[in-house]
Amino acid sequence: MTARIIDGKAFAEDLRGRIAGHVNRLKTDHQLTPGLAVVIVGHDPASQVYVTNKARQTAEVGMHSEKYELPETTSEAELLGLITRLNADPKIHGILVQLPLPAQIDPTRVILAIAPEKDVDCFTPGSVGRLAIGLPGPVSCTPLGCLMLLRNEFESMAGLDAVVIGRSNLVGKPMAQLLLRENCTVTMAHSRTRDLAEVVRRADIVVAAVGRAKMIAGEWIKPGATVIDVGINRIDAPEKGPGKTRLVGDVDFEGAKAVAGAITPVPGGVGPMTIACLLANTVTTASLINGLTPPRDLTA
Ligand SMILES: NC(=O)C1=CN([C@@H]2O[C@H](COP(=O)(O)OP(=O)(O)OC[C@H]3O[C@@H](n4cnc5c(N)ncnc54)[C@H](OP(=O)(O)O)[C@@H]3O)[C@@H](O)[C@H]2O)C=CC1
Ligand SMILES: Nc1nc(=O)c2c([nH]1)NC[C@@H]1CN(c3ccc(C(=O)N[C@@H](CCC(=O)O)C(=O)O)cc3)C=[N+]21
Ligand SMILES: [Mg+2]
Repeated sequence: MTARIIDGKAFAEDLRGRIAGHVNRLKTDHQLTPGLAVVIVGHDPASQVYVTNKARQTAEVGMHSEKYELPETTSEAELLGLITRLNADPKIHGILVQLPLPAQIDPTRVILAIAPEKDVDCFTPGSVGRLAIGLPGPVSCTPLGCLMLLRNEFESMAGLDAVVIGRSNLVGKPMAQLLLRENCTVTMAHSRTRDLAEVVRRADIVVAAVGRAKMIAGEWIKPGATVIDVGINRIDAPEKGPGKTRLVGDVDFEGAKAVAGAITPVPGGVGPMTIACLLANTVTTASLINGLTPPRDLTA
């Protein structure tokens, strides 16, 4: 068997088309241009990839966007100052602070400083709570993107065994919430999981969000399973020339492709969906801030 490749890039393009339509309507009917501020401190490689791809696509859907690239040595007070300014800025409806942050900055303090109504990453306690109890609002971008791809694969996910590898607040935890809402039987695996191979072997749906290149072996995958690879890892690619690198996921793609039913590639899978969902969340928050009902086709 060879897995069908899930084309996240094409799906995201389609989603961006719909987002552009909503942005246009907000502009013409309500004189409202959704605005997104992206803040990156230092130079985490996965964050760099994110920022580069985001800027272009934000402009493409007709949104206002601002990018703040701060040096690795930025203090917590400086970052909190910027967030306070963005919280008060009426042009900005979404604030994204890229994680990880340098060691001198406490990410919890930073997250709590973000105005909840501008929390497009779904990081603040109120947003996390709403997601957990099923109230409307922004949903974590990457899990939302994965969910959209999965819904496109399955008539229903009810009763399926889903394994999420990784338990970060950014990806793993909200992903598990969304799969639970789809009535999957959800297992969360992490660095202390005893026999990861065994856990993965029983899964009909595998979502890998670890941050370790190719760590999920093809032999672990149950034949016919659907594999969603969130990992973004930059590795050396001497075959492309001296000093060259390339992106790979957390799953051994070639190995898994031989057994899985469907699989997302890296690049071209979850990454583009994350960006499209970030834009969708900004439409959602811009709408809510202005007392408008957010478009239903952009959320979970
Ligand atoms: N494609 C996209 O759009 C996005 C991609 N990413 C990428 O996804 C990956 C994960 O991101 P993020 O969730 O922020 O990462 P974190 O580093 O915050 O979390 C990693 C998780 O993986 C677990 N883990 C680490 N080692 C192992 C192991 N050997 N076996 C099982 N579990 C392990 C950790 O367990 P423990 O909790 O026990 O430490 C932790 O829960 C990264 O590559 C990141 O770049 C992230 C966001 C969006
Ligand atoms: N607060 C916060 N929220 C995040 O959502 C967040 C973050 N911090 N920190 C960093 C990670 C990483 N991340 C990516 C998103 C898209 C691509 C992406 O566009 N990937 C393309 C890459 C294409 C290429 O350049 O080759 C793809 O996979 O096809 C990558 C990585 C979001 N993250
Ligand atoms: Mg991390």
